[in-house]
Amino acid sequence: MAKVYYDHDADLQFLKGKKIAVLGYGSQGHAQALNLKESGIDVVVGLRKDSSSWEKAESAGLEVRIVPEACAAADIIQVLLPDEIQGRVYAEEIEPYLEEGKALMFSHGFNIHFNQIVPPKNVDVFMVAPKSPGHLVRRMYEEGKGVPALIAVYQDYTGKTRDLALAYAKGIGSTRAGVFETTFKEETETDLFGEQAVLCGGLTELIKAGFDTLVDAGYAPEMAYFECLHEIKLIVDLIYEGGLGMMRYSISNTAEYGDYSRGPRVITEETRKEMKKILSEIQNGEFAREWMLENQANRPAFNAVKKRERELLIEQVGAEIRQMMPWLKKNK
Ligand SMILES: NC(=O)C1=CN([C@@H]2O[C@H](COP(=O)(O)OP(=O)(O)OC[C@H]3O[C@@H](n4cnc5c(N)ncnc54)[C@H](OP(=O)(O)O)[C@@H]3O)[C@@H](O)[C@H]2O)C=CC1
Ligand SMILES: CC(=O)[C@](C)(O)C(=O)O
Repeated sequence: MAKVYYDHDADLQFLKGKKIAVLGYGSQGHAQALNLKESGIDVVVGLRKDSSSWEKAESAGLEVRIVPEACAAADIIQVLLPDEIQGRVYAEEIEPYLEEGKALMFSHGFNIHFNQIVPPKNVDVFMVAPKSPGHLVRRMYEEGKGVPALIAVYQDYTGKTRDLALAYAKGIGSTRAGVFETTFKEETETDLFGEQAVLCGGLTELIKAGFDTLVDAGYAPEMAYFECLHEIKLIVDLIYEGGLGMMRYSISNTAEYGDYSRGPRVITEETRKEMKKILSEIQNGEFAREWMLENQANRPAFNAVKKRERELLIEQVGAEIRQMMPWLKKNK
């Protein structure tokens, strides 16, 4: 088992006297900037002048400047912009201010691993990647907890890069939960695989297939929603807390037999072959090339993904149920 780093392994002193520019105030940017500020770190948020987030960040008590000014003022530059534009913004607005001894950091390795950003040799380059959506990074910090994160060192010019990474992870609350060390390659390839084949892509298709099967067979959409979407969280929470064993201990014997006897008929050898293909397209750069070209062409495929009729039904039923049962709504 890889070493796990906790609060006692990290020292915020490595960030004292340093200014951190958090570029972007979106899912990760808002969470990391606010958590760092509340950890006593000197933060400046870097945005574009017409950003819809500018006022929100300022009213949260954060210093906000345009990206070039934030980078010029900072010792550490955390790039929390959309992956697909980081390369362009880096060349135009970050690199000119990346002086010797500064640090460049990320929360996903895509742009370094796929050579969209090639930093100068005389700076530190590292990653602190929360394994969680940004809004949970903030919510857990406010609750005195944290979300696990990965750290990776790509370039250690000052000899202190790992100390900086651990201090940053502590500043956003992740060393409360646990921090693993990895590499830019491993984080990038596993994160892309997870979000494509399991978490977002795979899970969404599983939900839609189950929902369609029940609704096409004449069952009420509400029944399909509860069985194929709502209960996923409850089952995953059990697995999250105590592994597959705890989930199987908690469900009925009938459900457990159904799991063993019918589950493998849903995720077939074909599915596993497709997962391997998805991974190889990540490893050989095919996905990265496709995603960057998609953006250069102004996203024709991305924008053409129309919500299928049935997806709209899933969203509509979900909204009605959350309306009827406010306790289902996420805490703000
Ligand atoms: N979402 C998540 O939970 C996770 C994300 N990550 C990584 O974190 C990074 C940020 O992702 P995420 O937080 O989701 O991004 P979001 O899309 O949520 O936020 C992007 C931010 O960048 C700003 N922005 C967009 N274009 C520009 C520009 N040209 N110049 C300056 N600012 C700009 C946006 O503001 P505006 O448009 O108003 O200008 C917004 O504040 C990515 O590398 C991602 O892979 C890692 C782990 C989880
Ligand atoms: C939350 C997370 O890490 C994801 C799904 O990979 C992402 O949003 O990039």
